[in-house]
Amino acid sequence: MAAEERRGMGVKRKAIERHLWLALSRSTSFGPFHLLPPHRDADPPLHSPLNTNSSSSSSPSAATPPPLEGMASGGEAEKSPEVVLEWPKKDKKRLLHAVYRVGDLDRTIKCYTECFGMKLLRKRDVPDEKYTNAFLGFGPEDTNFALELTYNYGVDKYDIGAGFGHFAIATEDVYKLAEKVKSSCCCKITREPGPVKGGSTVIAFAQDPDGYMFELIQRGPTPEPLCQVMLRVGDLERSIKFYEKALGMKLLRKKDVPDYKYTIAMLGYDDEDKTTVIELTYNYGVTEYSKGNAYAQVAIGTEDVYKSAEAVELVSKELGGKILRQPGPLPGLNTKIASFLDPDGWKVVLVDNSDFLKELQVFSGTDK
Ligand SMILES: C[C@@H](O)C(=O)SC[C@H](NC(=O)CC[C@H](N)C(=O)O)C(=O)NCC(=O)O
Ligand SMILES: [Zn+2]
Repeated sequence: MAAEERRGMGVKRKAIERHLWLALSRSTSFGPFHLLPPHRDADPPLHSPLNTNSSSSSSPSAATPPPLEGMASGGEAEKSPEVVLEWPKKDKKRLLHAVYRVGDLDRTIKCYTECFGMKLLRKRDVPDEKYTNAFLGFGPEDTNFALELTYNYGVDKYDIGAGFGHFAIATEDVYKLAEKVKSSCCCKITREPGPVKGGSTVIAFAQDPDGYMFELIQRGPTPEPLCQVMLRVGDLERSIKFYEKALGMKLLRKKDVPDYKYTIAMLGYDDEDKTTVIELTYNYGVTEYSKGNAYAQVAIGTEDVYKSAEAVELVSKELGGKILRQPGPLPGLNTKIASFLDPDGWKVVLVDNSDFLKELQVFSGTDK
């Protein structure tokens, strides 16, 4: 292909990408788009009354989405709860990424790449909406979990709140990684390497420039070093039941540590040493936590957002939580998503697996 033609193709692709990013960030009729920080979630400054980490339900203003597949829409037989709850057990879900806000994107990118060895996977500026995204992780997004950072122009700090716990990085030598962090990067070691209190696993803690905590965990080789998202919850049994029934997660491990008055549960879609898990922490007697406006949500891939949203809706009636954004295609991109709050108010965005992979093709190789 002649150079002229190649240039033309490049220009065309850039124009398509720009259109898609703008379409996504402009649509105000739906909740957060999982790849783009919901510009409504890419919040104005902390003090702004517009700071809407709202849980108000929002449905697409575009054509009314089809009734949830199998849901009664006048005259159709209601699906039995058994049928609805069969779906999460059959679905092929995957933890895709966690979305959160930072005060200086390049500082965090430098930190995560130099300290932890992450790769910058994608970066994209959306000047019309005054924010920039960057995706980092240890492998490509079609197989590995990613951290989706959001920088809102002019906002240099956020409130992380008390509910967000940590991300975790598995490493074969915590001592060595901690030394590297101390000597060569802008994170700081807040807990020296050593056996975890009440256990034997060697851990350390590092804190990034925005205050996010990274647990460094000693483990053997793993295909997914970015191994945990830890969130604090007010009722561990309720949460375990919710994540099992509504999202088909497996309870991989549960550990009570009475000497330190806490219990943790690891939930996910594969073994702990192979994939990213959600670590839920219950501190005895603590039923609620502030959530701040820094951490936004986790995105989970699914084979069918309609069926998955049905299951979430049903389980939420029993255990709490609520649908924020009914399932349906995003205007302009046709990626099917849904979003909801879990019983503790932690936000989750469900994303159609095949749509997500198509998007990665469109956005792959964007500016880094
Ligand atoms: C299993 C591993 O991934 C952990 O995260 S356990 C680490 C341990 N967790 C807690 O103490 C949870 C309760 C705590 N009050 C909280 O809310 O975070 C931990 O942080 N240990 C500290 C240590 O120095 O060992
Ligand atoms: Zn942990």
